[in-house]
Amino acid sequence: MTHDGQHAQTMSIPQQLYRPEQVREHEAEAAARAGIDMWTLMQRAGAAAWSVLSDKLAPGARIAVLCGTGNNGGDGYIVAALAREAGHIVRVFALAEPKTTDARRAWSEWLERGGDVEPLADWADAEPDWVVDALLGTGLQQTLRGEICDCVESLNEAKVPVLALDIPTGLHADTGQPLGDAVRARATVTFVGVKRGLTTGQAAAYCGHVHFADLGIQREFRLLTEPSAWYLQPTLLQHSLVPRAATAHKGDAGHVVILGGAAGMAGAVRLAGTAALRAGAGKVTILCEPGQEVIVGQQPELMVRGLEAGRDEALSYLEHASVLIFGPGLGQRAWGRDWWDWYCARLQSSDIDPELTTVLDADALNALAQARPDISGRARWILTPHPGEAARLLECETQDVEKNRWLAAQTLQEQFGGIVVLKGRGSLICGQEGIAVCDRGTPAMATAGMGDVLAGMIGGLLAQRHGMALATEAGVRLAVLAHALAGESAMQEKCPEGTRGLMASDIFDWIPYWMNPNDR
Ligand SMILES: NC(=O)C1=CN([C@@H]2O[C@H](COP(=O)(O)OP(=O)(O)OC[C@H]3O[C@@H](n4cnc5c(N)ncnc54)[C@H](O)[C@@H]3O)[C@@H](O)[C@H]2O)[C@H](O)CC1
Ligand SMILES: [K+]
Repeated sequence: MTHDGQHAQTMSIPQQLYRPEQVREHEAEAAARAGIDMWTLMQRAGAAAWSVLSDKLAPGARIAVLCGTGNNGGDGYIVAALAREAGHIVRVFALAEPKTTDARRAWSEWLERGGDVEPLADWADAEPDWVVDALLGTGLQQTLRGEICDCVESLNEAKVPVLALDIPTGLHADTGQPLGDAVRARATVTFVGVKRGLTTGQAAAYCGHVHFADLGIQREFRLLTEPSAWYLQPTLLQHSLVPRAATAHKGDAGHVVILGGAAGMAGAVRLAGTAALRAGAGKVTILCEPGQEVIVGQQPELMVRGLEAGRDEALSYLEHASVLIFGPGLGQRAWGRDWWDWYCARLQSSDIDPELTTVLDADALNALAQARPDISGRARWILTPHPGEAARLLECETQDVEKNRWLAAQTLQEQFGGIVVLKGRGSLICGQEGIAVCDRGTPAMATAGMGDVLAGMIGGLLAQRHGMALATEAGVRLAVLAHALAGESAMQEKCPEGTRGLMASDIFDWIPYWMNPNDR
């Protein structure tokens, strides 16, 4: 078996993400343009997977390769052959004989070299140190059933480390949702183009570490099809967040006004306000319910004014605002609802500048879901729903949102305009520039106030965007990424492998760290 070393290398996930159909549709043409046939491509896929697996194995390790009947199974036979050549104890377990030409070739080469193929159900007999999941790749068509489903279940129960080829079997490669059940892999090596389902939804629970192998046809592939989403990498912060000019003054860094903080929820505006300052905003003013000023004012850098709902005095603050954040701790009582009605009316009459960049968060989103006003200024909106809020906006159930987060984000953007940040693991940012995904962050960030901090960071960064020559959408992407990384860093500091006990305010100290990527 030829070992095409040069093209067996894996690399970090590139910015370009694709729908699985795009890869299926264009990989043959890309390979042809690169002057190689599909058999060579399959050999490269097997070799790339082997290079990932071989790094994980002790000498003489036992490996079970589980093969389906399609080309994913073909990749598996190639990995099996390479592993055996390297001196490991390899057993192959297959659903049935392969059906495609290339997979049959890989299968017969494995048999010719004295390899055996055993029934899939017997895989555990191998007592493997590692399992290679070559059951289904992009050919997955429906919910797992029957023998494959049983196998996936037993594999997950056994808790043996798995390397998934292309996609963990059962995971929908576009939505990142398991179809019935899916393999919980320790690592996944994906081929030709990174399928966007590996970055959002439930992907983090199934894929493990994702490796990418372009199989040497990346250039040709990229010329054939446009990416369906953009993967946000930390290096983006370095490229975009250039240091402030030595002559900078406070006025260059913008003024964030935050409207929210009803009785009992003043902490939300304080968190958002502090986050905006930590993100570099020049000034932050909080407009909260009268009586809550003391709580907010304990953060002395915040300016604070208690205002009864609907007071036009708020307009004088908005006139000088670079960004409005509307919603944190707004509540659903009369005070918050009346402010919402006031906001809609003043926007309609243009007393509020329709060009004012406005982050709508928390209860402002719930008010929007209920009222559905027809407002023209919405192009400047940045909506930051979590899946529950997104469901209310879309008038569906939370699980419908999670079923296809790409579609949910896109539909919200089409219905409400502006930029939508759909929060949750694999946060999506959807605007005129397409959809970007941030798969950083930690489950420890699923805690009270973390959304307020994000809203504050978005507002704080956008307040400075002119000085930084940043487009709004780019600014939102950066804020989402910096927020996730700050959460990771804060948890890392407390307990490196920990997933619980983080508080939203713990990440404040890490916001400047990630907002100044070029100054350390
Ligand atoms: N030479 C190449 O084409 C390369 C392919 N690569 C790998 O191939 C897969 C895609 O292969 P394909 O044959 O199209 O599909 P699968 O192997 O994923 O599966 C098809 C097979 O499975 C059956 N099937 C579908 N859904 C189910 C289900 N729910 N339960 C049971 N069986 C199901 C279907 O009927 C077919 O028989 C790709 O992911 C790569 O891993 C490499 O990229 C290299 C070049
Ligand atoms: K697979």
